[in-house]
Amino acid sequence: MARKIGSRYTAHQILGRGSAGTVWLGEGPEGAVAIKLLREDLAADQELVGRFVQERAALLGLADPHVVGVRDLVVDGNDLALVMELVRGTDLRTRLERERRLAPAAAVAIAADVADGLAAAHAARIVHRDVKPENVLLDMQGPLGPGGAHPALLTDFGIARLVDVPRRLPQTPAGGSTVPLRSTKVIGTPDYLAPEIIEGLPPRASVDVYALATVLYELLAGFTPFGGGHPGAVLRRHVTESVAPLPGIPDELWQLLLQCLAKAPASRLRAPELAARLRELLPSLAGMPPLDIDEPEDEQPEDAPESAAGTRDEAFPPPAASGEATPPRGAVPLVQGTAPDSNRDTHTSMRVPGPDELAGGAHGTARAPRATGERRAGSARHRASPEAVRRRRIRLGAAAAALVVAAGLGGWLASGDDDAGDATPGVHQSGPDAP
Ligand SMILES: Nc1ncnc2c1ncn2[C@@H]1O[C@H](COP(=O)(O)OP(=O)(O)OP(=O)(O)O)[C@@H](O)[C@H]1O
Repeated sequence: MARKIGSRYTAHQILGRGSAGTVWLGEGPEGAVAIKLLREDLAADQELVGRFVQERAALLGLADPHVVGVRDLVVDGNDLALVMELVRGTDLRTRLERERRLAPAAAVAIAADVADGLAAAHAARIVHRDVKPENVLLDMQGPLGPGGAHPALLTDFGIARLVDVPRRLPQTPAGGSTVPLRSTKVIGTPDYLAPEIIEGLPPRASVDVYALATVLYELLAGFTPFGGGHPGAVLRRHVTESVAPLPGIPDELWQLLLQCLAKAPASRLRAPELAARLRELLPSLAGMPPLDIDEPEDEQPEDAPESAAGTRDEAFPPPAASGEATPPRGAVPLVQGTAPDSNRDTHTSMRVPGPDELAGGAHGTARAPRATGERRAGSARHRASPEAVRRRRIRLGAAAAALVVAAGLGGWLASGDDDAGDATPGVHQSGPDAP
């Protein structure tokens, strides 16, 4: 059933649902578009509407072949909508679920495209903050690239920021210089969160590079480097553990991944350099099959961190809702009449764990993947079936997933306050306010 969105657009059918709203296939004066209609409760939030309007110029101005362009922002009665370029194809999560692991050339080509998109955003002083396979769309109408990869476009710019509740934190002690800020809530999707966000620092461009490197690892391995188990355990691993090597991965690619997954933001490459280095690797990866590795063992519930009192700590609440009933994530189909992806709740809020909580886990290497058939001696853990892994991913990705977008928002006052360690000085999440 068609419905009008503002005076210029008509929404025809649902393409899918995310945590912030529903995406519709629609039409406007310039042809077919995708319209993201934000949830009613968000649309009723006057502050959020204000931020929408404020961010308008930044969102509309971000033009790059690897960024899903925002064409318009509509504020009309109860409707709050982002009108976007329509990408005819699928999202990267759907492709990954179908193939489990991508050939290195395809994975690297997709990551290079996303790095290009990030480079454009960072140049415009916008940090994405929620880079993950769900937010990468594959344009099936674009030319086939290396490894059979269609062009990749990064979407959902600004959504995390808009839906978030930025707070201007007290800036300076009496007569002193700016205090380093710690946020009190963590936002994002646990598997892709950079350690500095978990530690409460404002998100800089380098968090996107870390998230993209996590996505690339996942495309190659079929699982993320620090995922698995309770969301709190995932957060802790980001901060305390090193990445387990992937058997069979070409060394240069591994070194690149390691550099971008560095705990120290300053050690990571910037997005333009990452894009260039990935593209340089492409010829050497041509024809290489997907890596032949097993999933790591599933995590046990005891991975959930415990407080000093020995009870599950409130910093790590259980996922808001079970993902078991969540249907598979939808594609962005060329086809019509798609059912909504899910009725996922919006971002789950977690408070930033304290240093003791983060240090609670053993320092070590994340669950080591093994070459196929290789047994792990003495392991008491059972191996997860692919189905269990899939369900675990959905649980984490969907329910606990978008851990919140509540704070980190020291970034709003980041102007002139970039930490020296930032890979892209001057970049912060508040596009339009940026100096
Ligand atoms: N510009 C677009 N063109 C075509 N399909 C799109 C476009 N943007 C989003 N979609 C599709 O709409 C569905 C919902 O997208 P949405 O961005 O709302 O959620 P998400 O990114 O999957 O999840 P979340 O917002 O919770 O992170 C997805 O299947 C996505 O592939």
